[in-house]
Amino acid sequence: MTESSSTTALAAGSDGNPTKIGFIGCGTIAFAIATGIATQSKIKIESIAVSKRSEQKSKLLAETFPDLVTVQEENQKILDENDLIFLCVLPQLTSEILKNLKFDTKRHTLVSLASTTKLDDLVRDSKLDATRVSKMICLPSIARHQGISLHCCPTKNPFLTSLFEATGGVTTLESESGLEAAMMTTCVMGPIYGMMKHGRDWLTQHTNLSAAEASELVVKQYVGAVLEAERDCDQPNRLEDLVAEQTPGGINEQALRNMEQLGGMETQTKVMDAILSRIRGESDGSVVP
Ligand SMILES: NC(=O)C1=CN([C@@H]2O[C@H](COP(=O)(O)OP(=O)(O)OC[C@H]3O[C@@H](n4cnc5c(N)ncnc54)[C@H](OP(=O)(O)O)[C@@H]3O)[C@@H](O)[C@H]2O)C=CC1
Repeated sequence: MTESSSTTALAAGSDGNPTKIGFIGCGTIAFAIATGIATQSKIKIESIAVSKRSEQKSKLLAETFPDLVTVQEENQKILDENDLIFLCVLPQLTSEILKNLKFDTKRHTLVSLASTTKLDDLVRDSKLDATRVSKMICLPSIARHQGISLHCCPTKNPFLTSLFEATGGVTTLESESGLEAAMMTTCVMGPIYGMMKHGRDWLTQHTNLSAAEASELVVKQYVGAVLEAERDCDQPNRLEDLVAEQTPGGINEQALRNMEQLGGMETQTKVMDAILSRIRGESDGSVVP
C-alpha cells in the first residue's frame, strides 16, 4: 500500500537484491525484525548478521536460526559482509555510529529504525546516495508478521517493499512528513489499553465480576470489534460502513453520538496533533487541558 501508487514487487533473488542482511544494534526492535524476516517464506534470504550487542538477544537469534543468523562483534564487519543494513540504535547514537562506518556507496542499502533521526542526516553521515537510504517504523509484533510497517522514502525500492510485505505488510509514505504523521498509528496501544483498563474498572464497580473476569470480557469485546473492522479494511469506506451498520437507535449508535457530543473526537484530534508535534520535535507532546 502506498500514499499514491503501488510498486511492482521483484522476484526474490533477482539480480542485485540485497539478500545478505545486517543489523547494527540488536535490541528489542532488531530482534523482532530479524525474527520476522527469518520466519517469513516469501523472500529468500541468504544470511542475517546481528551485532553482538545486546548479547542475550543476539545469542538467542543465532541459537533459534542457526542456518541463517550469525553474530558479529564489529559494526564495520557487519557492513563489509552484508548488503542491506538495518540501523537499530537509539536516535542519539545514529550520527556517531554512522560517521565511524565506511559504507560501500555502490552496494549498501541503509534502513534506519531511529524514528526521530532525519533522512538528510542519515544520508550525510553514511555518505550514501539518498536513493539508498530510507526509514522504517514498525512494532515488535513484526516478529509474528502482525501489524504493518511504515516506510519512507523509497526511490522505488520494490525489494524492500516485498520484504516488508512478507513480514506483515507495509504502508509506503512518499515524504518524511507523511511518515511522521503516519507514526501516529504506532501509538494507539497506550490509549486503547488505558480505555480497556478504564472499562474493566467501571465493570468491576457495576457487576460482581472479578478483575480477571472483567479484563477478559473487556479485552475480548475489543478483539471482536477490531477483527470485524479488519475485514475489508483496505476499502475506502469501510469505517463509514461500520459506523453506519450500528443498529439505528441502538446503544452502539448512541454511545458514539454521546462520545461526539461530549467532545471525544476533538479530544482525539488534540491528542494526535500533540503527538505529531512531539514526533516532529516541535514540542514535548503535552496538551494544554
Ligand atoms: N522498540 C520498539 O518498539 C521500536 C523502536 N524503534 C527505534 O529503534 C531504535 C532501537 O530501539 P530499541 O530496539 O527499542 O532499543 P534497544 O535499547 O532495545 O536497542 C538498542 C541497541 O543498540 C545497541 N547499541 C548501542 N550502542 C551501539 C553501538 N555503538 N554499536 C552497535 N550497537 C549499539 C544496544 O546494545 P547494548 O544493549 O549492548 O547497549 C542495543 O542492542 C530506536 O531508535 C527506537 O526509536 C522504532 C520502532 C519501534
